[in-house]
Amino acid sequence: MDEIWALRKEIDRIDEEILRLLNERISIAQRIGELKKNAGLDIHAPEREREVFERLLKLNRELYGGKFPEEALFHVYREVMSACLSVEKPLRVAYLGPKATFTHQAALEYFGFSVHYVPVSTIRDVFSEVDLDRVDYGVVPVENTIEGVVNYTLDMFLEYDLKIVGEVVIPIRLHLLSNLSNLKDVKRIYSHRHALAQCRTWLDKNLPNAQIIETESTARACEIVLELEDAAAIASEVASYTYHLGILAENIQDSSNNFTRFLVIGKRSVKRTGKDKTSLILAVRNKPGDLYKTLESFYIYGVNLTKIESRPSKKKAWDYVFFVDLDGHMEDENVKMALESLSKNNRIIKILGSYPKALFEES
Ligand SMILES: O=C(O)C(=O)C[C@]1(C(=O)O)C=C[C@@H](O)C=C1
Repeated sequence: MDEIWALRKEIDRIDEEILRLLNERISIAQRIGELKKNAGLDIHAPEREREVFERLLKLNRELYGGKFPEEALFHVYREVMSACLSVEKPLRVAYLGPKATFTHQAALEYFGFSVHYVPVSTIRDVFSEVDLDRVDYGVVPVENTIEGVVNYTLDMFLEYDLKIVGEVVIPIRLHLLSNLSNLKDVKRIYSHRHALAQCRTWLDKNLPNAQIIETESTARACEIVLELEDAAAIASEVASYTYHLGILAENIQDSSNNFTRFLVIGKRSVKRTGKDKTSLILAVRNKPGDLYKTLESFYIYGVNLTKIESRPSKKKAWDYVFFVDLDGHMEDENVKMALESLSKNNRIIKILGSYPKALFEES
């Protein structure tokens, strides 16, 4: 017992030191904020945040053998930088709501908790909020490893002149949420039909007799469950703390390969980090070999394409445009040359932006 108390004293001493350093850090961030404001620079600096994360994750591995878990270190620093940013400028971020959805989770992963979030009801609303400067950034889903591309998001890039400033990839993990402490007391299960479908195997095996009730969203399922004594909801981890519901069973989804990629949209370009992606929209004429010729520019300059997706141009029937993601930043020499050659041939409709690759890219 004495030893525990002695060790707790040690922890108290360390915490005081961490607290002192956190306060010192936030004061410095405040000074950087003022300098950036005077110079007319963007307050949010995603490329710098990426540098901070990567440096610390590397140091943690090299100096301490990764004793402090990587994901936890990421979250600690996500919140530290989110708080530092909030004293420089309170950010407003719109996302496809309602609250506690996976898009909300992606937004929190990208900006942390010290940001003012605005849940809106459609993907178009996210784009228009950013476009009208009612928020600084927006977060929208763009593709899922099981369901495929979110066409609506791609189409919005044809209508709005906004930039992609970042991406987040998150695993779609579903949990059984309830304030009950025993599985056998769960008589009713509420959730959105997609979430219910994704947990079919687990439900058949573990709760074969429970009544299944569909709701319009996983968030609504949580609200209902809060009022009931024999029910559970299937929803995300963010939903568990948003609605103060306990996690009765973790990771009950059938597939472990379920990831969604989200895009962060804004108005300005992001500086090079060395681990970037660029997205653009290309025009390809409806004649033999045209797609081949377009792609040749990437081949000539050694640019790796990570994705190519066609969508109707909406200008003419059977006329298509291509959404392309590639490895590298617009300022990288090979990307610059490929883009110059495409632009000479009038193939570029829009450059959607260069941005840091997702930090934890799992696909
Ligand atoms: O380096 C900066 O530009 C800062 O404002 C500091 C800081 C940080 O906390 O490290 C905060 C916000 C920015 O998005 C990036 C980094």
